[in-house]
Amino acid sequence: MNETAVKVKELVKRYRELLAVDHLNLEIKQGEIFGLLGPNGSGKTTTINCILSLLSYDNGEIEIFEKPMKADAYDIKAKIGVVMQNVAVFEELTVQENIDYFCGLYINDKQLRKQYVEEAIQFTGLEDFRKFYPKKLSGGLLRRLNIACGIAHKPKLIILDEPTVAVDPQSRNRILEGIMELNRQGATIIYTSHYMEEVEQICSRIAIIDNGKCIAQGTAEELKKLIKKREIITIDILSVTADDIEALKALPHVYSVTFEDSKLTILCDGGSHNLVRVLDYLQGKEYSFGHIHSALPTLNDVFLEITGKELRD
Ligand SMILES: Nc1ncnc2c1ncn2[C@@H]1O[C@H](COP(=O)(O)OP(=O)(O)OP(=O)(O)O)[C@@H](O)[C@H]1O
Repeated sequence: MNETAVKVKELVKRYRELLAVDHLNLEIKQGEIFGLLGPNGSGKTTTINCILSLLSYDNGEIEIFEKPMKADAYDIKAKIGVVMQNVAVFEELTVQENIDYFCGLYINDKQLRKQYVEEAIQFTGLEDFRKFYPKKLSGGLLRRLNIACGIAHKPKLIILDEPTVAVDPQSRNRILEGIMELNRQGATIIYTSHYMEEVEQICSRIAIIDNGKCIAQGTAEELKKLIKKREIITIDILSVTADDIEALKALPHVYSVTFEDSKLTILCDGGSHNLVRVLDYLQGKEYSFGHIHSALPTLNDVFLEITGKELRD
């Protein structure tokens, strides 16, 4: 079993009367890409700030690399790279100087620092922009600079808080691929996002956060097994009768049938060949239909079934 990179036990954080983090427990193993997935305001950034000891908290314990994390635990902090939601770079320094500054907070050796800065520039694809000042960079390039500043000192644990918000698709893909590469090179990653597709694409395990609580934790596959919905069949069809709906509901594994705006939606709780049985029924009735779609549940379905709300805004 891998060593634990981060352990959060019964974390509670209040902002006056607002309970932002509510008895949160997390255990992140070394080598994981761990996703904190939750809607805006669910408590992800607050949790990250508590993990980093940037914020005091009301209850709980936090360990990083199996040692208690405190505000003055500089030996632990040197092993962490942070990429915060808001880009935090110096306007009066160039791309290269910014990366050098942040790397220099941890790496004293001049030669090694030079090498690390160059590697960070190449890793984030900023070679052509090294002499640029931040205000000349596009949003996506600024994000990449923010990441370069956070990772140049080769931390063992990298925490990224919504690094892809408001970036173009090209930069987004580059950022996601970069995160996976950092993980292949040995870093443990904590990644917060409200984009379920991203989290599902890159994370080995995911904690779903809502109202400061962890409502479910596991691999995407494990999370999807927590809910009843296993297959969603949708069929474009002009009309069906109430009897058809009852007959479809009686098919094995079907637990919900709805018809709205010429779309028949059938939810199944497992089994196989559900689509074939549905189509057999409709063909037997000589209905003609258009587009047919069978989909597996998404993390939004998991969120919806557990909380009764949409994860998407
Ligand atoms: N400094 C603060 N003072 C008071 N309330 C705060 C403060 N920071 C955050 N909050 C509140 O705490 C709750 C959790 O916020 P937090 O920023 O941790 O959520 P989040 O999941 O990271 O959301 P987002 O993706 O929007 O950053 C929200 O209700 C937010 O309004």
